[in-house]
Amino acid sequence: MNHFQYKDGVLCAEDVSLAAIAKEVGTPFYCYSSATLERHYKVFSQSLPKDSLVAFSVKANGNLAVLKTLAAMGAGADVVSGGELKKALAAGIAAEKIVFSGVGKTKTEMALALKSGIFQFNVESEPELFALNDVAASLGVKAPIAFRVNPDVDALTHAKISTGHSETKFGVPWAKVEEAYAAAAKLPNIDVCGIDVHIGSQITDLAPFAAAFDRITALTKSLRAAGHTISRIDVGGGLGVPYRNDNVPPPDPAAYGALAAKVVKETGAQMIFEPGRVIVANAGVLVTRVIYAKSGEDKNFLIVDAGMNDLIRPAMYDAYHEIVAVKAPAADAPWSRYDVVGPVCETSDIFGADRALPVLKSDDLVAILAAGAYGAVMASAYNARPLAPEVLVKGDEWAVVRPRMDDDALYASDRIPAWIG
Ligand SMILES: Cc1ncc(COP(=O)(O)O)c(C=O)c1O
Ligand SMILES: N[C@@H](CCCC[NH3+])C(=O)O
Repeated sequence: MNHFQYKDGVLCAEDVSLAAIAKEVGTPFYCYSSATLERHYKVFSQSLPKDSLVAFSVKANGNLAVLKTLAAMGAGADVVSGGELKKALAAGIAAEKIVFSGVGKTKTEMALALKSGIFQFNVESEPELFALNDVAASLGVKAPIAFRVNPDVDALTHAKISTGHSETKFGVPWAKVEEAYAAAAKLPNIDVCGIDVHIGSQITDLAPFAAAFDRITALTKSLRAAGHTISRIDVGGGLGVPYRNDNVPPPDPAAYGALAAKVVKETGAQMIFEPGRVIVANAGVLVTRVIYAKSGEDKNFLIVDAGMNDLIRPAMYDAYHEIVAVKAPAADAPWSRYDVVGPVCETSDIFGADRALPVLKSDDLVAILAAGAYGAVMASAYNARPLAPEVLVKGDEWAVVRPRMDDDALYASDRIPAWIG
């Protein structure tokens, strides 16, 4: 069920017109649907083995209202910085449902996480392991850990979001895993609990997951035989979503769940999942207004008021997002083909090339779909453009859940030293 539908000729989020929101908050803005968030969380978590921990990957969407919505459904959190940890806690996610991932945790971040009493650190290298042992010793506690291992599996996704093959910076290299566990077993302030793996993002073919899960199952058995306690298996996130309206079915959560069930059957371990995109991508849109419709020599351009600073996925990963008019076109409306571009001074500031859209003019609204994951969180203030606001809808109610950044905030924190003159 898609909660972004045309009603009375206008695109709505649940029961709220995106045009009505635009009128009040201005453009561009992100809009999320609570019903979609809840539905995706439910479908995903219900397909998993019982007693699994679903740790929503905060990097995909860190808005507190989104986190709180998921927390109310029982979600934990996967965090990659002290900032994300604070956000997860502030949204009411219990520390015992939080896992801390990332290749470069600082000692300050480790101390914060240890004091909070998080569930698990996913450790990515031996130097990190020793640093964590030191911090835990200084606090008189034991740090529960899993090693993130690099299974050298090709995730069959975009190279920039592939993390589980041997050339990437992520995880302990497969050949060094046993050495790492042996080192951990000797440390007094480290409590080895499990294994972690994450092979990449926007994975639409289940075969790479199957390959990685098989490798992890075999590794669990051999580590246990060597005397290590492996009671938890964290398989990260990565499940892809449909970005194109082309009727290609998305990966089936039930089939993914069946792969996980096989791991549990063979190991008896508790499983941890770190989904991001699959929960939030299709729960959000970016609404923007046409500034100018410009005819080039060979092309028509729609220059909109959102830019690559607001949604960087197309520029960064050549990502495809559907773009639709907020006002439903009349049956006899003329159509045209447009490059939909932002105002930022970069050639890559383009949301879609050669898109069929009803003929549009200045002030018309368009929505860029499936923008709920890695959208607002990756926004920047490039070109001195204030961050766009975020809005959450629930039924016929809506609220601004992050206000538009004030123009003055763009330079308020700059300092001009006296010696400049
Ligand atoms: C360690 C880790 N866990 C979870 C995720 C979430 O991934 P996704 O949004 O593809 O589910 C990521 C991002 O790729 C990640 O790096
Ligand atoms: N930011 C990426 C996903 C990266 C996931 C983080 N490991 C995207 O927008 O597709």
